[in-house]
Amino acid sequence: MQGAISFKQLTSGDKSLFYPNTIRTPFNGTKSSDSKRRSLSLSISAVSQNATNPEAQDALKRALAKKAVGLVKPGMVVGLGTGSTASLATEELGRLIRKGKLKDVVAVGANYQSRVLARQFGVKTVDLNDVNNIDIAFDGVDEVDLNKNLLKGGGAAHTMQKVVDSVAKECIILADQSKVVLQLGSTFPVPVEVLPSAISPVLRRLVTLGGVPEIRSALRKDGPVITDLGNMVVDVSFPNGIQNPSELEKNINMIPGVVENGIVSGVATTVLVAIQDGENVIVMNLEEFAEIISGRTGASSTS
Ligand SMILES: O=C(CO)[C@H](O)[C@H](O)COP(=O)(O)O
Repeated sequence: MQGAISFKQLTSGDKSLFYPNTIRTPFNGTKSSDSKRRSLSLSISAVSQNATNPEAQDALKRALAKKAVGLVKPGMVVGLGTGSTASLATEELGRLIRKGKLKDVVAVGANYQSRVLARQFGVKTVDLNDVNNIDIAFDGVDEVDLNKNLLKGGGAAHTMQKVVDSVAKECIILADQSKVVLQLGSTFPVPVEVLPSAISPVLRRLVTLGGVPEIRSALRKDGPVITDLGNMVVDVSFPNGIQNPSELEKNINMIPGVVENGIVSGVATTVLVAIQDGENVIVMNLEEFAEIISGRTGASSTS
């Protein structure tokens, strides 16, 4: 089959990674772009070996942060997500503001930690309820599929992240290559924020949706994780896979007592994917990444 790829599932610790393993046929296109793409495809295969290396992953996240913050213009209201990748974007935003390159920029932090970080890096924060709109939002992701469906909530912050991301005119999702999956739920369960007083009936209803729910436990506290909003988090795995993310997102949110779940469909306007090409880090749009791994023509990097 022309352009066929094979995907190999790696397991590292508790996290399985899908990555394009081999591209069996050459890309179409001009000779020079052909060889460029072929060498890139080889390195995509190679970077998978580095995907679990924290230093390599950090370099990918920094490149994403830089690329994303390059889209901010003076006077904008910026939404800030949570997690290590979004934090690097906040750091980069602060750097440009302090250098005087981005005047009159204010930020809406999706949660407590993103507001603390913003202040730490010299980014002025405002309350979501005090702005009419958000121009651009940056957020990380635990998984993203090739249709820009997201899985979030690894940091139990997905409820307000979803609010901020969906208010923003441009929602830019920052994904290092390890985050791209063929099907949501491949490497992470679906986090569901639940009112503590409704936990038992919600657990029963999640089972009827085909899920295997587990209350998330705190690491350095006895008992469950309690979110910024005072709720519990249930991590739900779906052994039969998630065929229709947007339908599952709606069905979970229909359960009384559920505050919000970590599937986010139809919100991301742009997904930036970072890969390592030998010594270089390359950032490209998800569409370009998808073209490369499907062996179609027209893929090129954006940096
Ligand atoms: O959804 C989130 C937190 O609830 C994060 O965006 C997600 O967990 C990704 O985090 P990181 O950038 O550290 O990999």
